[in-house]
Amino acid sequence: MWVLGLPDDITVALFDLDGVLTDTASVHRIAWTAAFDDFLTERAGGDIGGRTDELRPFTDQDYFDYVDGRPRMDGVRTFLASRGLTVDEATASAVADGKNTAFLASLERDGVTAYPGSVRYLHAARDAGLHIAVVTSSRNGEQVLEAAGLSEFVERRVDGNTIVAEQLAGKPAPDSYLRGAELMGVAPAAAAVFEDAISGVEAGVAGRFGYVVGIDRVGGGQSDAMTTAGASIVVTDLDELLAGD
Ligand SMILES: O=P(O)(O)OC[C@H]1O[C@@H](O)[C@H](O)[C@@H](O)[C@@H]1O
Repeated sequence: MWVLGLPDDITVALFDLDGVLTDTASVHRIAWTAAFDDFLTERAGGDIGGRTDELRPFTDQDYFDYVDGRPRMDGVRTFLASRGLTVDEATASAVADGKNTAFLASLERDGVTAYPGSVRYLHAARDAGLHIAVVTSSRNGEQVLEAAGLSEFVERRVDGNTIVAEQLAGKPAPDSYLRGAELMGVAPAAAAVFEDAISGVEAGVAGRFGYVVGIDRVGGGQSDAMTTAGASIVVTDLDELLAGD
């Protein structure tokens, strides 16, 4: 028997936040694009026309491949390493700070919207007795949950601050999800992971979670990439999981 599109031995749902419950994945992507493009342009001496290949502008694909789902500083390091660029710690931190300033300005200006299908799924999950936690790499997780009006659903939260404080390895390592399962008092096999980032699907698979739901919000090759990464199922909205109930 399956409940809410999940095998019925699943008792805990571990949701990623940005792009799974709230429409903030694109807000992160746009803030990262501004911060990295500022860095790349400065590194090119302000000469946009004549810049060398490793200083070409940051693309959406760069975001999906090297930044999406990872803790802030891991995103900086992984992207710069992909271009073969080395920087000192102060420069890396300045890029990360620039991104966070742009992200917070956008939150302040536009607010946060929860996906209606995700809100329906949270209600259905709670009604069905499933226990709910959020596992996000973002240090702004609490603020985003509050702004979206979703805090009431969340029994435990592992976020970017937890990752720093407890020195957990970030996604694609499974550690943040394993910590979430531990806080909820279950083995990974009894928990489902819900992710929109390839790094997050990889984390769910690496942690041997009972079910890994990929949510493809971007199209293109994302769904295939999630399947290749080992997602149990890929949907475009959590609503689809309610269809059979
Ligand atoms: O910079 P923050 O808010 O701590 O977020 C870290 C990361 O959090 C993840 O949830 C996002 O997918 C990433 O894009 C983001 O970079």
